[in-house]
Amino acid sequence: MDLWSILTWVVVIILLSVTYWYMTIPNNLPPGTAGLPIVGYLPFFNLQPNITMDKLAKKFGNIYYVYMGSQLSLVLNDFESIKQAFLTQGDTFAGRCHLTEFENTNGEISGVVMTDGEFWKQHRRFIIRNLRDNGVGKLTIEPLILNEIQYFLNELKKLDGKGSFDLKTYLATSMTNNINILVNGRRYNYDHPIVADTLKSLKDFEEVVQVLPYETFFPWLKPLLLKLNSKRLARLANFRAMADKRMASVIEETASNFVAGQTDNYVQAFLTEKNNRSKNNPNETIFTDNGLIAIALDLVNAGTDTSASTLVWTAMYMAKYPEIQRKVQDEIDSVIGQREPSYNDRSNTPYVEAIINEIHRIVSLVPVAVPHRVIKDTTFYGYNIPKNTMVIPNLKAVHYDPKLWGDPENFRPERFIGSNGECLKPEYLLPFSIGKRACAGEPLARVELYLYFVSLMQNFTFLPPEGKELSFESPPGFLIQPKTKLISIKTR
Ligand code: HEM
Repeated sequence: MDLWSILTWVVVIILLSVTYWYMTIPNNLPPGTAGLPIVGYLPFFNLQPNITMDKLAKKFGNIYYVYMGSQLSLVLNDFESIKQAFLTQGDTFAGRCHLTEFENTNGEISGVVMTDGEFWKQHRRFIIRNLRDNGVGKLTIEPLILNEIQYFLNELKKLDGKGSFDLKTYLATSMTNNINILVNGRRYNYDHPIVADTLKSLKDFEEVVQVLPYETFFPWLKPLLLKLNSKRLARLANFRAMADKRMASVIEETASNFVAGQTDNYVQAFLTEKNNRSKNNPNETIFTDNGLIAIALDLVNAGTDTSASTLVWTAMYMAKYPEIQRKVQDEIDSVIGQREPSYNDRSNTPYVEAIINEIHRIVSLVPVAVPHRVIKDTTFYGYNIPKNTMVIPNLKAVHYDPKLWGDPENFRPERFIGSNGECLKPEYLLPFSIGKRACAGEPLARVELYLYFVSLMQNFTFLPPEGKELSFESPPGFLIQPKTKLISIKTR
């Protein structure tokens, strides 16, 4: 074949694939873009996808489609469309996509965060019931968290006058203990290998996880990249292997002291449920040993960095706005004084609540939540949305919508204070998302944020790191985490 024939064939193949690409776009989608054949719009996405999503919303409106590789995706960029999808059409929009970043070492997706269908439904219900039974959302969890806070405060007190330090490590250590208390009924000393190992693996994950990695949309890439020694994928695989091993040993320890019928912590309750089900059905597939490892890990992974980073941001904003810090300390001094705080105090401390709300809004810690999936063909605002469309809610766009907030760029807790001095709870503040897939740990996170923030403000004043400017930059990732976590404290 001569050169001209080869070139002609190449042009024909390109034209055919472009035609095929555009012909396979379903009819009656909302406005949007298919991007380029095969790769879709993926190459044009910023590593912080919400930035690109905002730009596309300016062109296509608040509901639009975009292709990630050949994966059709629906982006929801305002409160009304997210509410319609996740509340009004909640069941249809409650699926999850297969994200390779969350595969276990066998290439499977398990646990509760990334699964859907009957397995997810039963486990989500079980987790929420178990957290409630163990006192989350009620006051019975409070003494356990307050006890953990004492250990945490004692560590921080040693740092006064010693220059700036990484607050996140201390907070993550303490938060992971709160989850340990719920999952396996015990806290660990801060130098215990389980704690060090958990923090190391979470740090590894934070450094390498991507929201829209190419391997998710081109699964054949993953084995290829692993063969080519991709450091990122190797670290991800290592994170998962270490985490599975650690959790298996924690569960084994808890199970070795387990007496049939116990339900004092999550592992015990799970084993009791599993035994009861196995008696009735020897082929039980929902409550399994591997399921327990994956779900317990999900709780540790979802419940550690989220609450810890929210509190690091809070400390940084307090250091940046000393007059706001002074005002909240005054409120705490006059309402609670030096006694231990209680979650019941919150109705008398509206400014504490307003600051926590404003941190949720301005930080938007999980900017695009976790992608959802449409589980059956549906219509949405008159458009046809096919089964298996990925759905990405841009929660950060809601938190920065000037129509809802007026001056979203400003840190202004007062926006949450009502005319009678009470703390407002607008329905469009969505840090935990909404609907069937909303954060299962929200009640725990709310108690933690309140008790830790009040305890910190009773004991310390936050200051910028010595000799340095506070930086509010954050590296790309699932969570918006501060790039530089250094901060100074002064004991009050
Ligand atoms: C400030 C703290 C937290 C924030 C901002 C947060 C936020 C979120 C968000 C946005 C989602 C995704 C919702 C969606 O897909 O629509 C989520 C899911 C989840 N979170 Fe949290 N979270 C926090 C703390 C926690 C804690 C402490 C736990 C653990 C006990 C937890 C457990 C979970 C679980 C299990 C899911 C998956 C729910 C499902 O897919 O059904 N989170 N969280």
